Amino acid sequence: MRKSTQLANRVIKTIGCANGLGGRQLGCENAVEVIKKSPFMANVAKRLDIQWGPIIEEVNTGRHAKALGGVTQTCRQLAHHTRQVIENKNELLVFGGDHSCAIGTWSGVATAMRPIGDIGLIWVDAHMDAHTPETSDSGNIHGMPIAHLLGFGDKNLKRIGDRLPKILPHNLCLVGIRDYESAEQELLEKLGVKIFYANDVERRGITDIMQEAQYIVSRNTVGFGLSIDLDGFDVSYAPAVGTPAADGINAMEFVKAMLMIDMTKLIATEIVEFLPRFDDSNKTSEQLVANLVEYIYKTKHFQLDSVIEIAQRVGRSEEIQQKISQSL
Ligand SMILES: NC(=[NH2+])NCCC[C@H](N)C(=O)O
Repeated sequence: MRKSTQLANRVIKTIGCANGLGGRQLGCENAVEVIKKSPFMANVAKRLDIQWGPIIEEVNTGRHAKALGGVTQTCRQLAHHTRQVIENKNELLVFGGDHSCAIGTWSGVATAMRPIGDIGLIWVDAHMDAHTPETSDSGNIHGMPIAHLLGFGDKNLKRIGDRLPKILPHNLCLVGIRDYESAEQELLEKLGVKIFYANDVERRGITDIMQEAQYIVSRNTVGFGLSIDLDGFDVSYAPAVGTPAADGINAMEFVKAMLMIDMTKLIATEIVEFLPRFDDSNKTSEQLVANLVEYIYKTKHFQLDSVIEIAQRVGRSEEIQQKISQSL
């Protein structure tokens, strides 16, 4: 068999995290079962090789600040599974859950990649999610994953997998930000994290912003992750979220932008904060989840196959394929 055909056939290992106790409103814990049964996802699965793995059930120790213990245990389990998928050199796709699951997802990915190098992360969101338990007014852990991934906040939550920060500030980019508190902004600015606010997106267009973000998260890393909070998008494309914010990213422009950015170093994707009971009668948000998966992975696979094909023509395919499999 030609190696290009082998590479074209990529399995996407999918993990669900049925968590919602870190959110402002309950309901994100139902997202995974809705996505798993979704006819829109079934359609996508005809064109992409999506294989469902475990669904992690959350540990309940209470809501708001009291959720901390439970979220830590849930994230530990999730990190165990995401780490395994990456160590087995598979594509990884995670469906949350509220955004606190990101601590689990990226702790697992970062520790799996640690022997090779640092990972980058593009965080698409209306919010900065950069509180620590000390600075948060709401106590909701879905407002805290970025701080913990950077090595701040609760000592157990920031030390899942290993004791090191999971993402370094210069390898992180936030995109679409428009609703935040000053303590979060101060922390991120002090650390030098690149923030693309919603008005930057408005001014420059999402393609330009995503291209720069991809460059930033790739230049000092072995690859990057994509964490997509549905509330990053305008509510007309993603009504089913628990913490909506006006004037979000145009989702159609975003999926088109996917075609224009270099996805060959994408290590894993996470889609979170889908709250099914708030979806409209057309299931607009559910459709968006399916569209995101399709555009992201078709683009990535197409780009990888193109690289292989060109390399074969110029007689360097062995070397290039080796590089690609190392980076996966
Ligand atoms: N992942 C989210 N939806 N985060 C919203 C956070 C909202 C607010 N900043 C808080 O900390 O409570």
